[in-house]
Amino acid sequence: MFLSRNSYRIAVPSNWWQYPYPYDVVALAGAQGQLQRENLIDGKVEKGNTKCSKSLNKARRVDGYCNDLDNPAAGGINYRLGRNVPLKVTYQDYCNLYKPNPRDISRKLLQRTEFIPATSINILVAGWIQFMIHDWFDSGTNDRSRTMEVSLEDDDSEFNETMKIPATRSDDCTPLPGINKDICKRLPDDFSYCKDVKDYDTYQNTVTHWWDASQLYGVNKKIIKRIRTKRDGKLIMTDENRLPIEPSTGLPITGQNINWWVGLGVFHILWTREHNYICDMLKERNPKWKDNKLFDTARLIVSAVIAKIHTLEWTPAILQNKLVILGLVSNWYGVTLLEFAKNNQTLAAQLAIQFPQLANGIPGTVGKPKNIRGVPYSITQDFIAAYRLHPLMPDSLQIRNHQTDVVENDYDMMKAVFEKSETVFEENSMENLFYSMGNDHPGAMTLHNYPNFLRNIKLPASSPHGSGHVDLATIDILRDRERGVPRYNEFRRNLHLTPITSFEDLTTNATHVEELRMMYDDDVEQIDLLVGSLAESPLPEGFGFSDTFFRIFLVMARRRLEADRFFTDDYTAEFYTEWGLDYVENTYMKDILIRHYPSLDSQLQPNVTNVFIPWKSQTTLDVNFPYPDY
Ligand code: HEM
Repeated sequence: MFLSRNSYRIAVPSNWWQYPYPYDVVALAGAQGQLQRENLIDGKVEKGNTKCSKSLNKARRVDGYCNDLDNPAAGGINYRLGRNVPLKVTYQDYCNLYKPNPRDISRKLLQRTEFIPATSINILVAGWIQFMIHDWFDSGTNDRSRTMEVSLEDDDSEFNETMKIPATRSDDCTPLPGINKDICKRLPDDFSYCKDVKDYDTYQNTVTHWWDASQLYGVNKKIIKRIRTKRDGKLIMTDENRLPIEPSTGLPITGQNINWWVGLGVFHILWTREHNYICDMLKERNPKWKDNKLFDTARLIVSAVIAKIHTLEWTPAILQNKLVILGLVSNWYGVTLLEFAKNNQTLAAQLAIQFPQLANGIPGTVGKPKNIRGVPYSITQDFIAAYRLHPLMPDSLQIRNHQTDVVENDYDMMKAVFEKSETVFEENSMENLFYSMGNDHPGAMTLHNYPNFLRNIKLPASSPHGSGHVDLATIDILRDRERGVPRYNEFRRNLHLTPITSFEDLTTNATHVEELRMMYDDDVEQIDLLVGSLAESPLPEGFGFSDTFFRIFLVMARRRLEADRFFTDDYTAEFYTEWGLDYVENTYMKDILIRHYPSLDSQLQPNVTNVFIPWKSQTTLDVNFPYPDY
């Protein structure tokens, strides 16, 4: 049934979650190891000639350069996205770009007919993850000179005859300094053996790849200049402690304001306030520090505490699985073999003998030596695909008074996005917004639950994605195909997962089986990655998204920490100050909420430990938090 001592590196079982303890532990650790060895795939960019040194680069640069001192461009803006699957399977399959028709998929498989809630989490989960992805990646302004055209059925009254979708901007290699464009565009070395490749394309990330809070601070000097007060390191806020609004767009002035809505906005406001609080604390302790030093140090501290909250709070909320949570703790602090062995000394000794790779447990990343695993750091195209979590969005928002629980306002989401969000901020207190989104559920990641407002949305003229009327579900499907992300079964094979051989292997829902079979012409190989992931059932215990998507999280969550010198080699008091390190260690999301909105104290009653789990549902105190009761 199980791995032999020597097969640990060779045959990792795909479904760790179906194994009894302690085999699940070994299988999960083995899966992570295999992904780390085989699935960090470089987009192959030349190094460039920016000069960096540790003494000159004591802070995060606005363009993300000089984090990796040996490879200055890595992870910086416009650095090419890598992959988690071999390059030979990442070509765009032109002939099948529209097969099956993505709008058909949107209408027949994704359309929400009735809201299906994810009851173990709250709406803050949706706002937070969008806040995170705006830090990690952005494929940039679409190229309106090249369009993809999706044909429409006659009875599709929401759109005209065809739906035109601008292509993703192509990889033009700008402006990686010192790089000859011809070199940059060349095909990767191992491309020659991709026999049946029709084309190959690469894409850039137009924001920094690092976990550096660039969504708050921006990625160029122009933005950073607009958001800073230039006094004591602080960021500009209005007298009401909100963000200033850009009159021409009606959108807030912050590092990144695309696809704005109130759930995203509350985090921008909260963290801008927290940045300013950190500046005050640093100034109190270092009265002689000037504006830049205060700003740079506050940014380091903000980035680190956000990374910690994401690792130890957001992810454990959406993946409420004790073993996975222990793994997340291991990503930050490390976990000993004895902890994996549930404090059973005999079992720990046996595991150490049988699986020597686990003998020292799993070391943490933060404050430990940097490790890029031989591959220059970048976010990957597959990572973007795995974060297409739009079904989390509700179609409406009810705002209740945080003290009386009485409904004060009810918004159709269409009336609470882009520039209209500001009206919601004006009509409701931050306390009421946090309280309402802290208790209400987002949508579940499943078929037939894609928010209708996003399936029929008018993007504003300011949108880099192209103004106009679009169906985001159609776009989600088409983008993965356009960018050469393999379809579901091929994706699984390349992540060492058992491929499915029938629709019944994918889901236990008989109606879904029939719908999928019809849509994909009885061919499981055609199933799109997003559709397969939304259909997957049953899921591992506590999972808020598919086990297939989880594989990308498994490899990339640790990667974002261990490849960054500011979380590893330079996570020291010299860079952060002693106060800064203590602050990161001891601050959780709840502390920050109560600091800025003290009247939430009674709603965040003592039992609430994880702010991303519905507050009222936390009726008993989790005394072990942030460790799982494993
Ligand atoms: C009001 C809420 C939201 C709106 C209006 C919105 C809108 C959009 C639009 C217009 C795009 C670009 C489509 C294109 O490729 O042309 C996009 C991309 C994307 N969205 Fe959302 N979105 C929202 C919420 C979310 C949330 C909650 C998530 C969860 C993680 C999310 C994840 C993504 C991802 C991963 C992409 C791909 C980005 C890229 O290609 O670089 N979005 N969204």
